[in-house]
Amino acid sequence: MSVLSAPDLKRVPGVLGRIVELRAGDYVDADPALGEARAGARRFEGALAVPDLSLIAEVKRASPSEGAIAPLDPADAARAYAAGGAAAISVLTEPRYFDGNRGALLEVVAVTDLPALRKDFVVHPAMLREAADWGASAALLMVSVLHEHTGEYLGAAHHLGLDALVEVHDERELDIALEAGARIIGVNNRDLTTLKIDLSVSPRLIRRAREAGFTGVLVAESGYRTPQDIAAVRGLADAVLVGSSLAGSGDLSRAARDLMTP
Ligand SMILES: O=C(O)c1ccccc1NCC(=O)[C@H](O)[C@H](O)COP(=O)(O)O
Repeated sequence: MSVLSAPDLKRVPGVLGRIVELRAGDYVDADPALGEARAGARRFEGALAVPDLSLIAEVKRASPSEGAIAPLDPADAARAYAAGGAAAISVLTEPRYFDGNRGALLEVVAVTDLPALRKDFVVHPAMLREAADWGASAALLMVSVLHEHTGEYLGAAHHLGLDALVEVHDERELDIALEAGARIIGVNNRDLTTLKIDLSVSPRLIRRAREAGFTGVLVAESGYRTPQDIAAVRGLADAVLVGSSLAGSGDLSRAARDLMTP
């Protein structure tokens, strides 16, 4: 594959803009080469493409919205989420705002067979190479960060054998994800420039994606705290991605099970 273009991070406003600027600094000297193509097992996609609504449970110790959430041990959290019925585990690896790191992802991959998503702010191809090297099944790609380069980064993820959760928050971003050929689209209810949550965003954009003929996997993300919240996307989404409410619950296994029980 040819060298990927760098996204223009000056276009990213608010909190998200600050996060990605710092993340780009972390990788300024990193090698952009992806290396040889790797076989894709499509384990993350396969775990979500099932008739029931699946749970992607997130190992999230802190966030810009909430500050410190809980001092989770990643391995214990992953085991608890698996026992609670999660189909996949999302692991934050961003260090400054989310208290994540490489070790968290490695621990999760070591203790569970569930596919793991590297949840970070991908701004450099080396971050995808790392995700594959560390055993992730998938990586997050944010249209709000990558804009028109989303398709290139999606191709890079697939080249490395990774699935990609292509995240959108509005109609314009959804159109970019569809045009890029995303197989898994996540609709984030959280506006990452203001941190405001609006649970009507996922149902609206998921309906729009289906109306546009999208046949892949659709994930509703962020702000889910109760089974009533989840009810709004049953029959629409293939999966929900939940972090803060589970991570801060004190009993991750039970919280996961209770949240997903209609
Ligand atoms: O969670 C935040 O405050 C946040 C701020 C800025 C950029 C990203 C952020 N979160 C990333 C996520 O997408 C969530 O971790 C994920 O969807 C789970 O959300 P929640 O269940 O509300 O913790």
